[in-house]
Amino acid sequence: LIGITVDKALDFPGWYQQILTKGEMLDYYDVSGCYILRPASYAIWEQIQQWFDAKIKGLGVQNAYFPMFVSSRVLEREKDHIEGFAPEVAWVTKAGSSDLEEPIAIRPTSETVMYPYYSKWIRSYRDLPLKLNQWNSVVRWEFKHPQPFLRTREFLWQEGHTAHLTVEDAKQEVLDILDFYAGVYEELLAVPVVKGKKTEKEKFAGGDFTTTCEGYIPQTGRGIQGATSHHLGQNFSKMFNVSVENPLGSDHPKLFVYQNSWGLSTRVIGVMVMIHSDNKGLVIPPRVSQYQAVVIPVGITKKTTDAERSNIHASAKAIEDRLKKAGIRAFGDYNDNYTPGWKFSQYELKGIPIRIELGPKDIEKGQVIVVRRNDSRKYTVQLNELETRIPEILEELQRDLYLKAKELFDTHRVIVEDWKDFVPNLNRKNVILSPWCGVMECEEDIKDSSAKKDDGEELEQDEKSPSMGAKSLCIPFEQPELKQGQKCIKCSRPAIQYCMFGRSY
Ligand SMILES: O=C1CCCN[C@@H]1CCCn1cnc2ccccc2c1=O
Repeated sequence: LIGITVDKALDFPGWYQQILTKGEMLDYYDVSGCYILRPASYAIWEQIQQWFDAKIKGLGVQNAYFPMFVSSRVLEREKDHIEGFAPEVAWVTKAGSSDLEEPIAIRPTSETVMYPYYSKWIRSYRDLPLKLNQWNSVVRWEFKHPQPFLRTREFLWQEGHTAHLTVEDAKQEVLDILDFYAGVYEELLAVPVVKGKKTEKEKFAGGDFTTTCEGYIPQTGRGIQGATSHHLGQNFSKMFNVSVENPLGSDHPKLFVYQNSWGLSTRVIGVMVMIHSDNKGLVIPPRVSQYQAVVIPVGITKKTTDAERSNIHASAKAIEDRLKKAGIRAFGDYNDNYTPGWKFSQYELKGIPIRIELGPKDIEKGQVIVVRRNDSRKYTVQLNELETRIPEILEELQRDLYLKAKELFDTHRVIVEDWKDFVPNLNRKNVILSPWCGVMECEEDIKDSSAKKDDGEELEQDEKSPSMGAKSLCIPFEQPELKQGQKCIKCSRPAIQYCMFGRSY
């Protein structure tokens, strides 16, 4: 395994592919748009699952499992919510050599699978709230260029689907879940996000409103949607007749429940890699890393006697065992066929958060040398402080990764109130907060008008692409002060709010 041969700043897609494969997170598969998640990335997904699962169980959500197959009759129950997505639906049409009576879809999401059963199971208001979640995979046969973790034809996610008696109860949960999503990003993955509401154009059409966590990729200056929590209102409950007898009595009309649905996928791993990793390979935040520390004996040379060598190995092994006992996910590499230098670059490639070096001098002094993966900062740790200092160093690393990413996001999120400054800021890798009228046609105009050069000239033919226009990313919950009589950034209508715009994934 040699190092990364592509520079992150020069060929971002090539770099991204290389660090994932050489870092042993993922491998390519012969079905286009599908990838193999190897242990290093699956372990990150497991950490996310454990954390998020505990949070939603705290809200009374229960996990369940529904079939992955959806009959066309059922899938097309909801015409308008499906229409935009129909091209992405994958269908099973044969079993063996014989055709199926009627084609069966593979779930792209589970609303139409689950809600007929919500209708069957929810009879009285005492059956509410019903809160189910699935940890599963879904298939969306996208034709846009696939990218590992970010856009794949099958992906792992969780999809939560809840039914509530009151709209207040439902809307509160939408925000509670969004906070958990922000927690996955900021506390586990050390990735800062902006929380907000999607515009009417960008929201889930089947729902009432969509809330979202928006991330930022410094290398490309693009926003990226991280996780969404939708309030569905009564749209689906009216369609699937998910209703309860009115608590006020049977002479009152039946009540259609208020629903939410919310999802976070393995895309979050791609966001984390793109933000933290560098030209030496992966950089994995300690809280989610499969291994947090690697112990490497050093100072073993041809002159080292067998007795000294086995003493160094024994001391290193003892340190590894102490760390494991202290709850640190540690391992040691005692393979003398490789030099320490080779091992250092190997574990930098894999993004192991810290390496712990132990040589003859260190044994004499009762210390180890600790080196951080993100910035190679060195620490000398006394052996008798190991169980205290190593967790501290890991937490400090976690925090420094977050602070660096936050600094980059904050310094590349600019307020723009004059259209002439809009495109130049996009081209300086900024996402933009602008006063906006809220009108969909204006949003489309902003997208078309921003796929331009700084001076408003058309882009070169090879630069043109749909993703060069700025989309609305979200209407941030945290709003700058709107000035009296403030005009929309693009049209002459009055601005009603600030909206975050940017090129995106
Ligand atoms: O986001 C979420 C969170 C989890 C539960 N589902 C909602 C909404 C999914 C929207 N969606 C997204 N792609 C699709 C693709 C094909 C068919 C239907 C759909 C579809 O309904």
